[in-house]
Amino acid sequence: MDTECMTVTRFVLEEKKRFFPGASGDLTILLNALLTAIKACASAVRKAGIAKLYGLAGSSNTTGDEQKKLDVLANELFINMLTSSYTVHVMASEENENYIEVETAKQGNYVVCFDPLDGSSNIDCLVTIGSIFGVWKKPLDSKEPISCILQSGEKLRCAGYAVYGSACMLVLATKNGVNGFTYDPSIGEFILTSPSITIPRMNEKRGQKIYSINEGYAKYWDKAVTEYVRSKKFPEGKEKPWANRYVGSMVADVHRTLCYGGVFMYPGTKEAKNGKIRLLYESIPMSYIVEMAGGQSSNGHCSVLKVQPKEIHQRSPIFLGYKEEIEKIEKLYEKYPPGTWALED
Ligand SMILES: O=P(O)(O)OC[C@H]1O[C@](O)(COP(=O)(O)O)[C@@H](O)[C@@H]1O
Repeated sequence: MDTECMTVTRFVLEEKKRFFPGASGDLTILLNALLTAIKACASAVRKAGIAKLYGLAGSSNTTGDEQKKLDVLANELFINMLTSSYTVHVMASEENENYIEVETAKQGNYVVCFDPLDGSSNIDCLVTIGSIFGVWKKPLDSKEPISCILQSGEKLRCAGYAVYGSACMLVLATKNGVNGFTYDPSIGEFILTSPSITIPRMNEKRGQKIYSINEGYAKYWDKAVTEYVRSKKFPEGKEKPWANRYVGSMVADVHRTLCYGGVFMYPGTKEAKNGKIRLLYESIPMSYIVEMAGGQSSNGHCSVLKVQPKEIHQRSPIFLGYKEEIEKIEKLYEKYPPGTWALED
């Protein structure tokens, strides 16, 4: 047994002492509330078959997705744990049309946007799924709750995701770095197992050549994405083709990209100009994590962290991974502006 037991709470408390000695400790309390929701989700995912938690809940969310029973359960867990932490002012969830304002008596100074269960289409077939969150501070000058929610990624205080896969891991990013904590259900704690995660460099031994995109939409891609993917499948000269990996759960595809390197892409298409991935509680937190780990994010033109959100559920094209590859994609968008479809009518 590792008696060091660097739990998330201990890690965040030490980080607070080192970097934010004057801080109130509310962020630690908030993260603990998120951890409780994530532990409950991990347990529900593990026993979903036995607990009859597979299948549809019979309702749809704002973006028209049919809600799975686990979507609804995870959403309630996140909202209840965050509300009862007394640290949150307002929150936004993929599963709720509007923002969720905490009752005055329980309000705190933080803002949380989250996707309680990412990769819902993979729940019933036991493929890795996850939860994603971003934490901002309530702007001092903000009057309206919506202005607290619609903040850019550059203002994030921390972001993270939980992977519910062969193991359950929490990956937490702050401006001081990215760390991975594996859940040990026997003691009910997340233990630091991957300190200071950095995305491999492409020319590094552990840097793999992997591109990740749903090629089922190739017919609707623009010229920039078509040319980029073709360059990975049919590289010039002696360069070997890149491997293609796509799980269809963003958390799983991004976690692999963080561990092995490569590029994850969910571009806009002829059918869906801004793609599918939601900016506020999917793209921005994941972009923050990848950039804090030394990778790069882009919407095709700039870092996703620079994009000012306009609506809670707005979608955005997203490209994440090796800096040099993201630069290549942005160059292709200079050559072929968005809307230059590969296959014209
Ligand atoms: O099936 P597609 O179109 O490739 O979409 C897969 C993408 O959709 C998502 O499942 C969207 O997330 P939700 O499951 O939270 O709605 C991502 O996790 C994933 O990257």
